Amino acid sequence: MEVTVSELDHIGEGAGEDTSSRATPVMAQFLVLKQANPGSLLFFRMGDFYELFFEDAEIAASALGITLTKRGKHMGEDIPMCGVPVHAADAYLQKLIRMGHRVAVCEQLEDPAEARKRGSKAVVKRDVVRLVTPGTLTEDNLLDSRSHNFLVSVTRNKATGDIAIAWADISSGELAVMQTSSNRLSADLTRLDPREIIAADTLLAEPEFTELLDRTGAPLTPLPAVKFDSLAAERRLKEQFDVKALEGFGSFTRPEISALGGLLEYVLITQAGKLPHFRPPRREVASSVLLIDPATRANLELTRTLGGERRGSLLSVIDDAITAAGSRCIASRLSNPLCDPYAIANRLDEVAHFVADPSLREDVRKLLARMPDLERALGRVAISRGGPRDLAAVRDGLMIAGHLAHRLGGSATISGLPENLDHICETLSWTDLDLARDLDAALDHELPAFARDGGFVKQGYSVDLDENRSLRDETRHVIAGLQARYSEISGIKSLKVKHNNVLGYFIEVPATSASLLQTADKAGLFIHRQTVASAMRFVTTELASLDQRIAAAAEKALALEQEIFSTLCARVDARRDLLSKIADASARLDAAAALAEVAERRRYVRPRVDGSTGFTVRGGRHPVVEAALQDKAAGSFVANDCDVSGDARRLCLLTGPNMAGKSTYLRQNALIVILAQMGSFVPAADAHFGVVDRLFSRVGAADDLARGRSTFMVEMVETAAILNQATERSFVILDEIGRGTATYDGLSIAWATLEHLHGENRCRALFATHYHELTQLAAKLPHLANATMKVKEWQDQIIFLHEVVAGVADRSYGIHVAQIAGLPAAVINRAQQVLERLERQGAKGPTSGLAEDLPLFAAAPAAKRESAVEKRLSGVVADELSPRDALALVYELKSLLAARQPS
Ligand SMILES: Nc1ncnc2c1ncn2[C@@H]1O[C@H](COP(=O)(O)OP(=O)(O)OP(=O)(O)O)[C@@H](O)[C@H]1O
Repeated sequence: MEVTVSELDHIGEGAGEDTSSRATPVMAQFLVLKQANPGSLLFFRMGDFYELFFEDAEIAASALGITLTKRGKHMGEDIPMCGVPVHAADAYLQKLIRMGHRVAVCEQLEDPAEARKRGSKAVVKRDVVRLVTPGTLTEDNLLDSRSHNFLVSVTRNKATGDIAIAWADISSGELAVMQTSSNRLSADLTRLDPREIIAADTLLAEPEFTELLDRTGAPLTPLPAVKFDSLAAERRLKEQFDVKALEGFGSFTRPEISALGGLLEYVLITQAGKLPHFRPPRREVASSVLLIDPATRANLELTRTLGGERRGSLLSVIDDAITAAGSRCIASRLSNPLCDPYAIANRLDEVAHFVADPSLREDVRKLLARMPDLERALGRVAISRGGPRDLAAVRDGLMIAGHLAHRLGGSATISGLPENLDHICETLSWTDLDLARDLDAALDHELPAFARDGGFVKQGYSVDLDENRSLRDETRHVIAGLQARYSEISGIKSLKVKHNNVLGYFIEVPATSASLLQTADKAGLFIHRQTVASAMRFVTTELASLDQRIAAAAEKALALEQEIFSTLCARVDARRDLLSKIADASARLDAAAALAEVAERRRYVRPRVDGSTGFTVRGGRHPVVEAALQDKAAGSFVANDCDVSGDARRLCLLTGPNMAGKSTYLRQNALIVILAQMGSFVPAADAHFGVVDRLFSRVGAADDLARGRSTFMVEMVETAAILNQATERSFVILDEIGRGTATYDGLSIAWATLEHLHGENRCRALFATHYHELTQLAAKLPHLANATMKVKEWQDQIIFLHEVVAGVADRSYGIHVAQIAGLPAAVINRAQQVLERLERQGAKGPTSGLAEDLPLFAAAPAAKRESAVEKRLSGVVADELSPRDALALVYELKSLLAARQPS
């Protein structure tokens, strides 16, 4: 694309001079667009470059490491400027988006020749065609193919305080919404792992609320509150999905509708008025997913490690999907395990089917290897950002869907396919092979990325196109012939026929031989047009007419190709519902076959998840530690049982030396819960447990200094969350509670926590500690069992057997571990002396007979006799009370008090 010379000169006030304080027409155009897109870097198209000016240029130059220059002056000041070539713009965009910037892309909307017709100083029409923000990407090279790219919208109803979140992946068309509350908002957001969050500016003005959202690390984008108006949102949703009532999709609450509406509004703004294809909104019910708070999610390293890497996470071990969409499906299931035993069993049936039939699995996976990323291709076609390769993706997707349906259907035994697979198979069998064949007939073998330059329609598809193409191409041969002829006539060997936009086709000869064309007999044929540095240029009437024919044929061919492209895109768009269902079905199929592959390779078994409160795992293993040991051929993982069934010994107190494997054991059982409830087989010989509603952990040791919290404070905040929220259905793992403070403070807190979990929360819990004193509690608390890690002492060495057995550890062997870690011998010897002294004192010191002596424990039975007022109060979550509820509660408490006092 070219840019007019006059425009370049007039960015500032001519090159370098300051002739006026008025903005030039181009600069005025820039300033208007800049003002209309606040908060975004403006990529201003100038010919083959996107140029940035003023502060944008300074920011971009330093972010991208490109040269900052200046171009002209504005209001007497130099205009800072930098630019990126259009053909390489994606890489720069990606970098800027990763750094949290937003970019407004402004294009030239007409050919500069058009502008010239309006006068030599006329400015080319330009407008912002799109805002590129982290949550609204569609291009493959800007997206991570293996993870979702969620844009999340958050709303809160001022009157009721109800919060709703809506989320969408515009690259795949997924759209969902749910109602949540302030105390689970963080957990819900973390599981979605948003790339960008939008909310009303009024809401983001509340520091407490912003802090909650900030924890996700995603950039926050404020929108005017009116964009979330629920009535307008309802209208927009009905319009978008072409329905009279939204009830058909679920009974949405007001905040949910407003969250969805705000989200669509924002997408519309960023896509400059063109809404991508969205599937109808799916309403998620809060209780349908296993809630995992952000700290637990991070500490269990589900989708990435604490260091932020995918490698080493649970996902990296279980994701053996063939397609990117299959990987996204596994990642999403891992982040959102289910709570309904029936739905879990259905998913497990899919996996079991593929485990039982390895040849089906192999065939399906081979077919999936040829399955393109249909979801994302479709997403681009829907917003007119697709290219020929996206159409090819649709063609291949439709073909493969047919093969998959055929192979799956043929595998059904007498009892048929399991419910989910049957559904997948049915969806895939709806594939539109006519469309696939038509696309195949039209598309060439080698396809360019963009439709704009043509060259993607197969020879033989359109007679008209073929004719114009051969005219265009044959004339090229004619030109070559003409060049030879002119060269012969003139006797100039170096004569060339060339082309440029100004002269069209022309003859160029070295200035020294030009006289040969200007002799009397040749002057009629060769018409002089231009003299350049060392050459002269001529045209002939023959060349001029050819030029026109070639240009016309090439233009016609391109126009025909564009027409074919648009027709095919429209046909694809008309089938988008089907295509998006096929994309979804093949992603689920891939996930099921991949989980089966992992199950077989890693010897996982099908878990049983039911409505009980039991928890029995036999021969459980830690999936990631086991995989790491295998990779390094560093010995085998020692499998361990775990039995914390609700009505029996639902609490396990685990003591044992450092490095013996306590943390590993705690985590592996939590991971088994997550894997089972996401619908995967689990690393165990057998696993059977009652569905878990919420998973808690207190295992990390990181501080959160940014939020003014020390390590111990973080530990206590997390413990408080567990004690306040865990139910009988929850599963809790606690690792070394209280270690961050003075010994007796820590011990007392651990002690009281254990009692509370036992008597109040009544959840299933694993509790690892170095406070051996706590083991005395087993004698008093009927649902608490002691377990320990077995070690062997041999020739002054400790051998960790990593085996969990019933009983109590006698020592921590901390000094031994310190020695292995390389502490200086002098320190080790001294520590040994101090330990011996302390142990001698301790035998008659304050810790003996602790169970009887400790006031805290003495207070425990009293806790069972808590008053009605205390009982009522302990169940109250103050943050959830409205002023009216609080007043009613005070009256209620007064009456409870009055009822207790003797009249
Ligand atoms: N069951 C097992 N089989 C094989 N190796 C194991 C097993 N459990 C743990 N390990 C190995 O032992 C190492 C230490 O385990 P872990 O961190 O769980 O110990 P710990 O008892 O929690 O230690 P500390 O009390 O010092 O925190 C792990 O990194 C792992 O490699």
